[in-house]
Amino acid sequence: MNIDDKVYLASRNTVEIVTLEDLKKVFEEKEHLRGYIGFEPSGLVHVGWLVWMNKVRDLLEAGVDFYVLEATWHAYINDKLGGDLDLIRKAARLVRKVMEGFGIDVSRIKFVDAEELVSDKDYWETLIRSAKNVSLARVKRALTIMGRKSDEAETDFSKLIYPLMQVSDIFYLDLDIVLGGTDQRKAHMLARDIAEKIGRKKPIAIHTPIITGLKGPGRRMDVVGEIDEVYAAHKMSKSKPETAIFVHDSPEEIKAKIRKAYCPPRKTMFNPIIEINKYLLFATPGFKLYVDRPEKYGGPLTIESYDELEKLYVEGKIHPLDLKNATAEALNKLLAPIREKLRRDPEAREILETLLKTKITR
Ligand SMILES: Nc1ncnc2c1ncn2[C@@H]1O[C@H](COP(=O)(O)OP(=O)(O)OP(=O)(O)O)[C@@H](O)[C@H]1O
Ligand SMILES: N[C@@H](Cc1ccc(O)cc1)C(=O)O
Repeated sequence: MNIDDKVYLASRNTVEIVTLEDLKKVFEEKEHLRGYIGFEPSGLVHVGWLVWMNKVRDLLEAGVDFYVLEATWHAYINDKLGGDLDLIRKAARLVRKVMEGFGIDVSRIKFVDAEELVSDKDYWETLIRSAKNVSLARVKRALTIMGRKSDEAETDFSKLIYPLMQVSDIFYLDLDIVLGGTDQRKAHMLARDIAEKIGRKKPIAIHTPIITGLKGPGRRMDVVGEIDEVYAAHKMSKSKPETAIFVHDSPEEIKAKIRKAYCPPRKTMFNPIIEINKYLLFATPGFKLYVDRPEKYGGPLTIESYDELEKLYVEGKIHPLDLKNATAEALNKLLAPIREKLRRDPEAREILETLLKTKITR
């Protein structure tokens, strides 16, 4: 595959690449790049995660050696699943199954867990050297990467270690490319700055879009701050189940959730239904949205591209209810293979049942 094709795959459907020039350069210089994403295995998987999973697929296709970090200790620090590490490990297995069901060749991914990393003394050397080169204020500001506000570390010091662990994960795995949703930006910028100071590889950051929670931004629209902070505040999130469509939800549940969702007429910003179309459905090559509406409301319609959908919606030519019905139908088709995998795979079924019985804490 030529360099332009690799760069195209790595950068399509992203919000930003820091920096695109660096990305081109490393693809030119190296045959095999090392990339990763980390996640806190803390429960169920929602459709927002499929956005980064699509990018993992792209990066594998572009020949990147890809690591997925199951951030078990990070989930423990972040009070996930009541701090039960056994359950946290189980939750990590579920993500692997979902990736498989989503058609990603998991045999080409190296799965590593945080317990493996922290058992090496070199990891701690990296963490302490990183800590030597950052201020407390900067670490506190980075707590948005774990869905927290700066003051939430006041009564639990471990939370201040987390951002530096994420930076150390990056150096320890010797990565060229770090992937995450836009809410992970502060960790990646921290890693880039510290890398220069301690002579480590400066990672290229790829940020994928964030899908807003089903309730919309609500009063959290008031959040002022940098764009990653705004996204972090109102994203679809598994620790707020009422904001999320889970990949295991039944077609009926999905229909009902979408029907109730925030979807203001003519508005596309922070509109989760529009975003599901933009970042997931139309991100699938060849996708077309079929709107099956009665003649008296304009008759059936096939929308060929996201731009076309946006134009029609902003002009008020598609009613939110018609958009919702069409989106539910299309999303159900996209999720069908994952649902099937979770139903047929005995291990996946067992984990899902356990997690569904567990209170998702944070
Ligand atoms: N709503 C979303 N849309 C797109 N990507 C998302 C969304 N939520 C999380 N991600 C991405 O998924 C990865 C894992 O994020 P994270 O574990 O914080 O998810 P979460 O569902 O918000 O979980 P939690 O509620 O436990 O914080 C990150 O790279 C993050 O940017
Ligand atoms: N901070 C990430 C999880 C993560 C943890 C460690 C990492 O190295 C990378 C990502 C999240 O909230 O989803």
